[in-house]
Amino acid sequence: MKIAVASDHAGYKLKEEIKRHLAEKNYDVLDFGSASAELKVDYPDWGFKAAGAVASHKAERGILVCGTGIGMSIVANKVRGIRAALCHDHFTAVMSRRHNDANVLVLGARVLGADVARDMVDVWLDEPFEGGRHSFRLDKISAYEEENCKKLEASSGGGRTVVIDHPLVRHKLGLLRNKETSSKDFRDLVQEVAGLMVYEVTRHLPLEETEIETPIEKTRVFTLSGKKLAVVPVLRAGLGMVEGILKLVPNAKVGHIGLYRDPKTLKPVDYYCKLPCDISEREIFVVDPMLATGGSAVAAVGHIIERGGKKISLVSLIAAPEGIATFHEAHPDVDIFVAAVDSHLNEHCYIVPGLGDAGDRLFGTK
Ligand SMILES: O=P(O)(O)OC[C@H]1O[C@H](OP(=O)(O)OP(=O)(O)O)[C@H](O)[C@@H]1O
Ligand SMILES: O=c1cc[nH]c(=O)[nH]1
Repeated sequence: MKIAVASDHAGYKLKEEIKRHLAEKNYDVLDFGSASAELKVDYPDWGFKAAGAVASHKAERGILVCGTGIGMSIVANKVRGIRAALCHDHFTAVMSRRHNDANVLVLGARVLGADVARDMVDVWLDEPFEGGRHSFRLDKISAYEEENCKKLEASSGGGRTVVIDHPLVRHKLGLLRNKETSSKDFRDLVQEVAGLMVYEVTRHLPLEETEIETPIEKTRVFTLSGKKLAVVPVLRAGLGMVEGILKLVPNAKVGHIGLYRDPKTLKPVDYYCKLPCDISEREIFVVDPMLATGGSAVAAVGHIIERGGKKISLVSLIAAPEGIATFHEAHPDVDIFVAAVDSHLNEHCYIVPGLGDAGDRLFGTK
């Protein structure tokens, strides 16, 4: 049987003791850390890894240790499919298997002596689940968990407005708003803010685990799982954001959509559209610094959907509440990422306080 173990600094010594004990009994142990009693660490960082290994069936059981066991049990029970039992003695360890089919045992290193802990581990690994009426109860827990996970998945299916208000973003946005900022500095700042926003916009990208060798030893590392991306600037001003984004996701393909806002009607006028031919297979970031009435962004995303685009997000620097509402109404499944939501639009439909005309400021055309 494969057993995943993890601890924080407070549980480190007891975890090592348990590892020795398990090795003597020929169990296969996967140690997710931590690696020292001296270096203070955060228990969730280690607990989630070991609990995740059990949930994904890389290990059949898990044993987690922290000072009281409370933190680790809270962590483990957040992981879908985990039934973690914080046990104090022989009796609770036995019952956690018989009645609860616990797949993770949690121990408090400051609560238990090593002898008691070893005995608890032994009985917990040997004791079978009784089944019967206890199965029905566990089924109710699983049903609740599945239903809530589905609701969560459905509610994160798009249509959010995410404001990225990191202090660095806010600082640079302040410089961008200043009318004294030169075109050159404006261009640099737009790239920098766009780059900082990528961190949040790509937070959900899937990773895969591979084995590599450091100069010291073999270890497992994460790499992006090869998801195809496309960045689509809305010309002209969206161009200003592209290089900042490509610095972080250099393999993304770039499409272009040409639109300008007619100064009289304020409606978007199309003049160009060229997208990667496999756009339907790519995750697409439409970039345009300003979301004012929303007309341009609604049209741009509409063109991409017409050409087969499916997973789309809009990335803007500044949005007006009017533009956000219009956009969500037209494209209810598409997320908007912005650095700031401003007060309102003025009589010319410019964002207040905004930063003026982004295209003109980027390219010095006024
Ligand atoms: O939400 P909306 O009311 O449609 O306004 C936003 C649009 O206005 C700006 O472009 P503009 O039309 O000035 O063209 P440009 O980028 O070529 O300067 C901006 O870059 C958006 O594309
Ligand atoms: O405030 C605004 C509105 C539309 N386009 C801009 O560049 N700025």
